[in-house]
Amino acid sequence: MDYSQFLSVVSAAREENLTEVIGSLAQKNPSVIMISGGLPNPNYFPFKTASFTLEDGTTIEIGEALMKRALQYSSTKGIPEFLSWLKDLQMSLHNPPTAKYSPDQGQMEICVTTGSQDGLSKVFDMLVNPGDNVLLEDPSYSRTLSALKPLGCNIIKVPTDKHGIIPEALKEILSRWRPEDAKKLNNNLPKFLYTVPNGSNPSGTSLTADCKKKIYQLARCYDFLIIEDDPYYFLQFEKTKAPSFLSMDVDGRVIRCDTFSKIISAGLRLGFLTGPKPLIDRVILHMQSSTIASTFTQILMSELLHKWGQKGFLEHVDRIMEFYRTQRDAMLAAADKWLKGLAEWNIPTAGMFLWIKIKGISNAYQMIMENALERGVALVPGQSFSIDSSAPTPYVRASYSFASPDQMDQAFQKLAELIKETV
Ligand SMILES: Cc1ncc(COP(=O)(O)O)c(CNc2cc3ccccc3n(O)c2=O)c1O
Repeated sequence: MDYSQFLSVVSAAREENLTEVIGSLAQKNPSVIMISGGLPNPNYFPFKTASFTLEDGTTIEIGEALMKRALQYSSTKGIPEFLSWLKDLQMSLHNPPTAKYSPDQGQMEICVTTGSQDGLSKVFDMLVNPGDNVLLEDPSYSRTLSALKPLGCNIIKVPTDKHGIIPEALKEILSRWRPEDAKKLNNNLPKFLYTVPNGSNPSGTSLTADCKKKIYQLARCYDFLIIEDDPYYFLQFEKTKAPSFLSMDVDGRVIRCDTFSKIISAGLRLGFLTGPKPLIDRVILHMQSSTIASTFTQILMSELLHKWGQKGFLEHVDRIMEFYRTQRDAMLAAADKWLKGLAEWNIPTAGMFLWIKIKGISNAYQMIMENALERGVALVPGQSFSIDSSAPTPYVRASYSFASPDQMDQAFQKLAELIKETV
């Protein structure tokens, strides 16, 4: 693939930072005398050791030598032991065809990000010029909309149903262009499709394998990238997981965003991008002059993951998934008890969210932003997830990740009272 056609003007202008080049060369030969980088002297770090107690009572120890590494600058793409663990995980879970490719063919590359939000914003910065056409599932994750809208691109809404993006609707949208246009320079074909394939935020939908295959074929035909933002991959409640776009990426056109926020910690701010090396390398260039993931949190996470091994990690995420399944079922029970006849919803098969359509009203904004909050219930109005945030919508997003079953029951009882008063 010709990746240069996808780069924004800003990304194409980015250059390798020399101190980074020298640092990585020196890392390969520890006997090198370092008088190049402005590294703080580790003998004067005030933190000497740390011990972390895990849920099973065992501990993770960070001794003096490891602490000196943890508090120091490190390679922008990520610390080596963490990257190799992540690569093994991606190979086991997705077995990307690109793992066997050469770098310029789109070889699978990984970089660590400060949460997947950081990764997403850098991917958008890498790809978007003002006026570019981009395809977004509708409704879409609110913070992606917040990141994309200021970049001045033309966001094209892709309709969804209870399974997510409707491939036939996407095909209809793309019929405005001819596939052969993709070969022309400066064509205005859409640059990418952004989707949350599992437990989508806000709608809770999950794409079937068949839909993903149809979407991927359309991406091949019209030559656009796929940004697979998948924070709820491990929160799929069905036993058989749908194959990821990364797993079917024979062209090297998928950029996958993973995060530890929903399965280990949101506060550690750790995610990672997996994608074609020519594109991931552009994100790394951006990171060299902006946010580099914390060495300390990478070391802490890497120590945990190496202690668990892949088997222990997957056992952990399965426990988390089972917890959110029971949370989902508690919220569905509360909805059945209080909202029947007043609202409509689909049963999420993954993730943390219930997407509720309130019946009898065209706009739920004031009900949610004023009346519900006054009664002590916090939900998110559907406008937050609309590409056109001024358009009225009867939808609201509820999250079952945090409240107890009893609190969910109370919340929906209050919401039911409010709907009856309003409608
Ligand atoms: C689809 C999709 N992609 C990326 C991310 C970002 O994950 P991270 O940067 O790796 O932590 C998310 C996190 N979603 C949310 C975050 C959040 C943070 C504070 C307050 C509220 C929040 N609500 O409501 C959210 O949905 C997500 O749902």
